[in-house]
Amino acid sequence: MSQKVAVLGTGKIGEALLSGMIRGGWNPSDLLVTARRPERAEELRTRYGVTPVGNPEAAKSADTLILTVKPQDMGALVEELAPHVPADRLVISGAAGITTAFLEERLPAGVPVVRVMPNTPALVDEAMSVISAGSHATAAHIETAEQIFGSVGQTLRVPESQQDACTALSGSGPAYFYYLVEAMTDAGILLGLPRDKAHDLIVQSAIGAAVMLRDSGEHPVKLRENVTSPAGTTISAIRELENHGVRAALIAALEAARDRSRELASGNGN
Ligand SMILES: NC(=O)C1=CN([C@@H]2O[C@H](COP(=O)(O)OP(=O)(O)OC[C@H]3O[C@@H](n4cnc5c(N)ncnc54)[C@H](O)[C@@H]3O)[C@@H](O)[C@H]2O)C=CC1
Ligand SMILES: O=C(O)[C@@H]1CCC=N1
Repeated sequence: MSQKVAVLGTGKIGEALLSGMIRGGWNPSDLLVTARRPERAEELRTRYGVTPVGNPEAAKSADTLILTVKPQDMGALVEELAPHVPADRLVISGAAGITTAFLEERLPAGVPVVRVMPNTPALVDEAMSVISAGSHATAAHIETAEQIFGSVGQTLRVPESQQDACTALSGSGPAYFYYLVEAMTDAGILLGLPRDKAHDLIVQSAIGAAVMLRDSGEHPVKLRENVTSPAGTTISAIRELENHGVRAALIAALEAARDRSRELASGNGN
């Protein structure tokens, strides 16, 4: 019998995962979704051929439950689910900050929980998903999570103590690159280029740099040095980046994201 998977709270990240699972060969008839608004549920049914259900029904009939609500909504969702979750259900949380202990305390005793931090490039099968086992999760449960999230990109197992740091790096990571592209496009405007051309130049440079980072086997420092000609243009830009403390700003930014993930662990967002 095929395994049924339910995505509960199918918003941006839930839909990115769902669409990737279908591209990766999952049968839509094995996929259940839950949403707060009926119009959203219908939209998902029309778009993907998946079956919208209520949260309790998802808990009863799917083998694996993937919770993709906001951390602040996790307490209410788990309270609604708990009476309906049999002990052999695998529960996967994709929420920032929420610990496996938070879920284990609220679910029936012994329910296996796996914590995953994906990212939005799941939409183009280039996600980075970081996976940690809760105290009742076995190797088979981790493999199930890897199979699901592996259909939308790369996966990496880490100890749960590293999840908040990984959330800061890869969970939020795409946003930092979009922010850089936005800022560099503004620089292109300042330098007199039309916005669309500036955008295209920066995006293709980002793609080229990303592929070289992934495929060249070279350290990023070496790749940067290769661009930085003596007395040339690049070093003039690098000096300004250093003068403006961009490296320190990035370190502080990711530390703030890590700290916010820790704060979200309470599930109330305060
Ligand atoms: N957006 C991102 O890049 C990433 C988000 N995440 C995590 O994914 C989770 C969701 O984030 P987004 O998709 O950005 O938010 P979102 O707001 O787009 O999606 C959450 C969805 O859950 C629904 N929802 C809330 N309570 C519900 C309930 N009781 N029953 C059914 N549906 C319910 C909401 O209506 C909404 O559609 C968060 O916990 C976040 O930390 C993780 C990695 C990346
Ligand atoms: O901003 C957030 O809280 C979520 C978690 C990682 C990416 N987006």
